[in-house]
Amino acid sequence: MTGRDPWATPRVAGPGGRVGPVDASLSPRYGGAATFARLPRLDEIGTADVDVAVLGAPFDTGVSFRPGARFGPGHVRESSRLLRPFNPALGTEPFARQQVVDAGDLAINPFDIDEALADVETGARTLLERATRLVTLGGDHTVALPLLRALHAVHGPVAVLHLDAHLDTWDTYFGAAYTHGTPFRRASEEGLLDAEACMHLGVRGPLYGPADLTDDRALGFTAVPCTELDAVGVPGLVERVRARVGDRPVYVSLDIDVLDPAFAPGTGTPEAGGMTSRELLALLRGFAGLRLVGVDVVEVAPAYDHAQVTGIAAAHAVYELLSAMVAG
Ligand SMILES: N=C(N)NCCCC(=O)O
Ligand SMILES: [Zn+2]
Ligand SMILES: [Zn+2]
Repeated sequence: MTGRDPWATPRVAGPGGRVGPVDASLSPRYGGAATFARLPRLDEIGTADVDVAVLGAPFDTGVSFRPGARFGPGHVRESSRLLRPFNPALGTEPFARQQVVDAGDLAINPFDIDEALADVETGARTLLERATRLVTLGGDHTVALPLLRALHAVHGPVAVLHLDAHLDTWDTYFGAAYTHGTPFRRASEEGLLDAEACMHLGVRGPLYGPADLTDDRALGFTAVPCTELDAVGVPGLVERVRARVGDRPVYVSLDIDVLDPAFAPGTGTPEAGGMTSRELLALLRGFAGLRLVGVDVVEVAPAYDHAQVTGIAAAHAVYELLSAMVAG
């Protein structure tokens, strides 16, 4: 007998009593319920301070094409099992330098979008009473609006770094104002955004007409389309981002379809000619040192994924953003 307790799930301890992920050298990473990166649930850390809460927003009733993003949060958690404590690319330990927990999933009304928006905003507001920052796993991009509403109550207008193949500043679909194609127009109309500092990164593909671009600029966004990525390069893109947002509070809204369909097939509105996952992760590392007040990673639709390709890309994007919050 080894004397080892096979039911034990010891965790990697962090400084100051921080509770880290389950220790994969003692409890195989493919076992046990999947919280994000096998981090502790909120109810496992007592009254300790929470620097970052990861939460799921399972909702896809706002989509205009393929559904399925309601299964995104669970898929990204399952795809995060291989994440390890030390990030060599940024020289930091994202789970030791800050207390990160998995707060579980919001119960969002799938049948009534107005109620769904209220569910997400209420859930985010109450969680912000406990956690300094939220990292939200979507769900479709509709959820970005209530998350920005909740954040506005704490930080005022924020600079949005919107990584997406799509502008998502359209007005209505079939007369509906709240969809996954309209969150940032609504947010701009509601005064939630810093109109001098918002950016789209990675936009591409066919539009409904040239007015889409002129309307977008009028809402306070500048855009770096994917067609400029090779010329500008990731370092150049990081420079433009840092120059635009400065030391403002920054919200990162990452639609996984900013990646090329080769790197993120598991999504609802894929567009050819996107970023590689290597480019995306390098870009996110470039956000180290920015005043990141919140993040979402949305539009992961596992039904169209294979071998967790999209889930792994999303999990690593969250990992790099968590690392950027404490790097340097
Ligand atoms: N995937 C997001 N967030 N938006 C897609 C909008 C697609 C369209 O208007 O055709
Ligand atoms: Zn998109
Ligand atoms: Zn989007």
